Amino acid sequence: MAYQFPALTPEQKKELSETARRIVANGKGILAADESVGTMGSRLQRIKVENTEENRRQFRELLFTVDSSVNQSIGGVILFHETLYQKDSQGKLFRDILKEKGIVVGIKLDQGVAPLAGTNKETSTQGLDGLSQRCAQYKKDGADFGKWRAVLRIDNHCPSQLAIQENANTLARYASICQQNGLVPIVEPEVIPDGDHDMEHCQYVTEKVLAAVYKALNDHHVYLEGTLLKPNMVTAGHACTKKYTPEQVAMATVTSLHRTVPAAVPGICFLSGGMSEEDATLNLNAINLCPLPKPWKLSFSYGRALQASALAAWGGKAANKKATQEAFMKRALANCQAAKGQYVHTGSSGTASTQSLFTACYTY
Ligand SMILES: O=P(O)(O)OC[C@@]1(O)O[C@H](CO)[C@@H](O)[C@@H]1O
Repeated sequence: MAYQFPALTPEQKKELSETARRIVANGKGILAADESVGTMGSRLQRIKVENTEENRRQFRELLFTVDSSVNQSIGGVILFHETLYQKDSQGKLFRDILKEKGIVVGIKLDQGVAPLAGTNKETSTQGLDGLSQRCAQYKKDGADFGKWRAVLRIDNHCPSQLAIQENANTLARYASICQQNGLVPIVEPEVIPDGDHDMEHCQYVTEKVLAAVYKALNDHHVYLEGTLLKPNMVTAGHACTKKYTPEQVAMATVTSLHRTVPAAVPGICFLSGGMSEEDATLNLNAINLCPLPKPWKLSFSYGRALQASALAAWGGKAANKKATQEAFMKRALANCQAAKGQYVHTGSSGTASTQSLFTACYTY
């Protein structure tokens, strides 16, 4: 049995669990700034800015050079390969700027999705080939955690047993390789919100998916204390006509997690999945106020829901630096409060923060 062949040394385990706990300490969460070149292109298109390397760099410079007090709300930032090696206008590497603020640097490790033949447009995530070497290099280059996104959808015959098993196993294999290289794996099995299914249907599917993921992580000898989970919240499909309150979303979400995620996992950092900034914050707050046992930190790893207002304020103009950074700080602080169940909605949100950020078939 594997008992005789421990996967990690006590020192490796210590480092992994300390890093994972640091990222989600005291209401901190993650800024997911790991949009691939293509995904960033759609973001920039919305504000009519050309998708050039320089424009991507400029926007990210604004995010990473905000006041150091951001480290009270943001414990980790996920970068895309290109961004890990980019510098600010003074020639300083972004990753050094983040580390000096005490923020843990993460890296997107998956390489997008490929179709699973014979299914109803389901996918498997690519990137296991050469992953160990890439992890070793990224660790040398300053990353301490990784991210891998699996996509599952709700539809006729979806998710299929094949898609659930394939994605759970791939996530577990990725997580094992990360830990061998000193990176905390963020395990992201996203049930995307496309469809008109109700919240109860999403809860049923989310529980099946998470149960399969934790079985696979155990099969692959993954050290749970040195991982973080990045799931979807349990919500109705985007086209569902029935509306649910944040308290209902919170109860369904925490119930699913309670049934499937071991207490050894230090933190659960939700993705925002196309919710508006404000909805993502209100739901997270309700989750933290939900009267069920919550043995893990319940925090955020938002992409769109942390950057939409900042992108709108920036509009590609250097002169908007102050407004951009203020917009980002505001969302970071709001989500940190929500991660402690202390967010109070003031009613003064700008348009960008209440707009839905949903993108159909957001497979990458
Ligand atoms: O749903 P959100 O919070 O906008 O983004 C979640 C996320 O996993 O999906 C994106 C695409 O892979 C990533 O940039 C990001 O980390």
